[in-house]
Amino acid sequence: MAKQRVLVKFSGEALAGESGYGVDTSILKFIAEEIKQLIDSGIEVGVVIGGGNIIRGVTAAKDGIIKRTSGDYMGMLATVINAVAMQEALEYLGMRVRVQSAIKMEQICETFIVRRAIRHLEKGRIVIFAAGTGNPFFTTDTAATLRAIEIGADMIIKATKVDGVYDKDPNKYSDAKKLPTLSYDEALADNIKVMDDTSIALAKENKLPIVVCDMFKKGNLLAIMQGDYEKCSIVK
Ligand SMILES: Nc1ncnc2c1ncn2[C@@H]1O[C@H](COP(=O)(O)OP(=O)(O)OP(=O)(O)O)[C@@H](O)[C@H]1O
Ligand SMILES: O=c1ccn([C@@H]2O[C@H](COP(=O)(O)O)[C@@H](O)[C@H]2O)c(=O)[nH]1
Repeated sequence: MAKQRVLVKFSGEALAGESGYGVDTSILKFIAEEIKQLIDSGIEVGVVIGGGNIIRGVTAAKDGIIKRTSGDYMGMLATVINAVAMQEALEYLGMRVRVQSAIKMEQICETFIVRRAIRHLEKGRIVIFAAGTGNPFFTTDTAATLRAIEIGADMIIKATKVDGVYDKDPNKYSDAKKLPTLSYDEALADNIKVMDDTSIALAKENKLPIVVCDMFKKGNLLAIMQGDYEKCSIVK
């Protein structure tokens, strides 16, 4: 039987923990333990981490001093910082890891080569895809969807600060209702901003299921891979 392969996208913003900035090692360790459950079950795991705990292009460019493109490259570099930190936490727990960056930085990590990434996955190594797509004006959600499709993942899991997709932003509206299952077209509606439209359109075109779940719920990732979608939302 073919092994399951998944791409998990973790919130960068949530890595900061209570300090609101940088990387909280206890959060890194928690995530590494969740990934270990997948690896120990024989699942092949690709990872993308956002950069929101450090900088986003839109924020960097908000007063016009820093150009948006430069801000976006700063954001992509932030994801490399997070990837290197996560690599350490995974190795600390005994897993084998490779970081592949969409922007060449050969002293720090490998450059993204899809065939090489697949080979790492087949050997049981976790591959962390860093530096987004390598292009400004995109997000790590789009990068994660792109990489998921390229490596032939069975699904993409967006592990974030909310436990699913709601009919409106649950962080803004206390009466928001959770939607356990929705179509790609429903996920593209204006009120649903849990993932950007580019990533959803890409997933739709390639029939890649998207699962949105709470990254801090212990055992969530493995449960999802075992077919339990109780505590999340699925877009398909
Ligand atoms: N309809 C919705 N359902 C669920 N969450 C929504 C919805 N609309 C907006 N959101 C917001 O989407 C957020 C998750 O997406 P976002 O890309 O901001 O997070 P992230 O994964 O932390 O990103 P990054 O990796 O860039 O830090 C939630 O925290 C929530 O406030
Ligand atoms: O393909 C990409 C991916 C990301 N960026 C920039 O990086 C930051 C951080 O990513 P988040 O998805 O917001 O966590 C993003 O805001 C962009 O500025 C990019 O330019 N291209």
